[in-house]
Amino acid sequence: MIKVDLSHAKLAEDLNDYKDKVAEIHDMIHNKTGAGNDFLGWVELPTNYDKDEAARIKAKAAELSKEIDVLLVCGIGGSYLGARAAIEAINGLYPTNKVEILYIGNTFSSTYLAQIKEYVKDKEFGINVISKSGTTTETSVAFRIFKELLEETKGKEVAARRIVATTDAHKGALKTLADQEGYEEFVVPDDIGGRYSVLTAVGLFPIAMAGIDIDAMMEGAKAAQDHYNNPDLATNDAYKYGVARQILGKKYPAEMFVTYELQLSNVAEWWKQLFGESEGKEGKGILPHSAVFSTDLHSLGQFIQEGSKVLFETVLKVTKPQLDLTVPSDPDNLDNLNYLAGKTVDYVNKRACEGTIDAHVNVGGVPNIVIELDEMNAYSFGYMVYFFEKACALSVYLLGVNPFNQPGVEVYKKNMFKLLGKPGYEK
Ligand SMILES: O=P(O)(O)OC[C@H]1O[C@](O)(CO)[C@@H](O)[C@@H]1O
Repeated sequence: MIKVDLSHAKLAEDLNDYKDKVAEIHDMIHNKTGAGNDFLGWVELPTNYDKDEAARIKAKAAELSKEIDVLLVCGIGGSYLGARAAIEAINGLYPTNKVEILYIGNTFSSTYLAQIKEYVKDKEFGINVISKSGTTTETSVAFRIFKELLEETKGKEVAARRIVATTDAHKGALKTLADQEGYEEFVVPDDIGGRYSVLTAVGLFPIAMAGIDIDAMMEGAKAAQDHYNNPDLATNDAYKYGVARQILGKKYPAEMFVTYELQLSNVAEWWKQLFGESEGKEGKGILPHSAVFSTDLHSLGQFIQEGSKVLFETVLKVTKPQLDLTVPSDPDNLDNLNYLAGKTVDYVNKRACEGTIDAHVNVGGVPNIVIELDEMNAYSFGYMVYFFEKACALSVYLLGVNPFNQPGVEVYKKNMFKLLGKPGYEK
C-alpha cells in the first residue's frame, strides 16, 4: 500500500545506525512510557474505536443528508484539517455528492465568514461544530454567528436537529451548550489530541456527510496499525521515513511536502499541522512546508532548483489516478503536441514527477524522500493517516521532544484575549 523510497534521499548517515533507538522508541510508544503518554489513544484506535458511536455517526449522516444541502464544518486545526484533507482527497475538488461541505470556524476573516453567511442564508444548511476544548475563539465566534442564522431562519427546533456537536465527553462550554440544546453529540476522546483526531468522530462525521465510507477508512487504518506495529527499522516504512527526515533535518531546516494532485493540497495542510505542532518546540524541529507540482514548479520550482539549500522534499506519489483523460490527436498539429496524442494526462504527470525528482536531486542537490501510495480512496486514506501519525511520533521522539503537546500556541491567544478585554486577561 505504501512504499518509502530513500534512493534519492542522499542520506549522510546509515539508517541502520538508528535500529536500536527506533526499537526503544517503538516500545515507548506501545508501552506508553514516553513524554505525553496520555495522548497515545490513536495508536490502537483503529482496533478499539467506539463502534456504537460509528453506527450513530452513519445514522445521523444519513438522516441529515436528506434534510440539508450544505454542511458547515466549524472547527480549526486538527478539528477540521483531517476531514477536509479526506473529503478533498477522496471526492476531488468538484465532488458530486449531495451535501456540499464548507468550512468555517478556521478564521477570523470577516469577509470570508460574511460571504459564507450570504451563500447559505437561503439554503438548507446544518452545522457540525467541532472543538475538543470547547473554547477555541475562532470556532466559537463562527458557531455563534451561524447558529443564530440557523435559528432565525428555521426556528430553534429545526436548528437543534441540524446542529451536531463533537467535543469532550464530560466538560467544556460546547458540551454544556450541546446538553442544554439537545444537539446530537459525538466525542473527542481524552487521550487523542487534535492533530491525531481525524479517525475519531472529529473527522468521521464530516467525512460520512461527504458520502465517504468510514468503515473502509477504519479498515485501512487497522491494516496500517497491524503493519506498522513492528519495531524493525529495516521493514517498517513509517519508521524509515521518520528516521530519514531527522537525518536530513540535521542539515536542512525545512521539509517540503510535495504532491502531484491539486486535491491533495489539504492533505499537505493536515501533514503540516501534524509535524509542525508535534515537533516545533524547544527551539527544535524541521519547518513543514508544502507545494503541489507541477503547478508550483512554475512559481517555486526556480527556488527549489537553484536557490539556497534550505530544504529537502518529501514527495507523496499516488500511483493510480482516480480519473484520467487522453490527449487527443489533431491532424493540423499546430501546437506540435501530437507526440503526446494517445497518451494519458496521468502518464504526463508521472513523467513530470520523474523528471522533477531527477532535476532536483541530481542537478539541484535537493534530497528527496519518495512515499508511494498505490491509490487514493477511503481505505488507503485511513492507511496513509496512520502511516504519518506513527512516523511522526517516532520522528519527534527521536528528536527528543514531546510530540503530543503544543504549549506555544497559547502565547498569541493570551495576547489576543488581553487586547479584546476577555474577563480574567485584563492585565
Ligand atoms: O479542538 P479545539 O480545542 O478547538 O482545538 C483546535 C486546535 O487548536 C489547537 O489546540 C491549537 O490551538 C490545536 O492543537 C487544535 O487542533
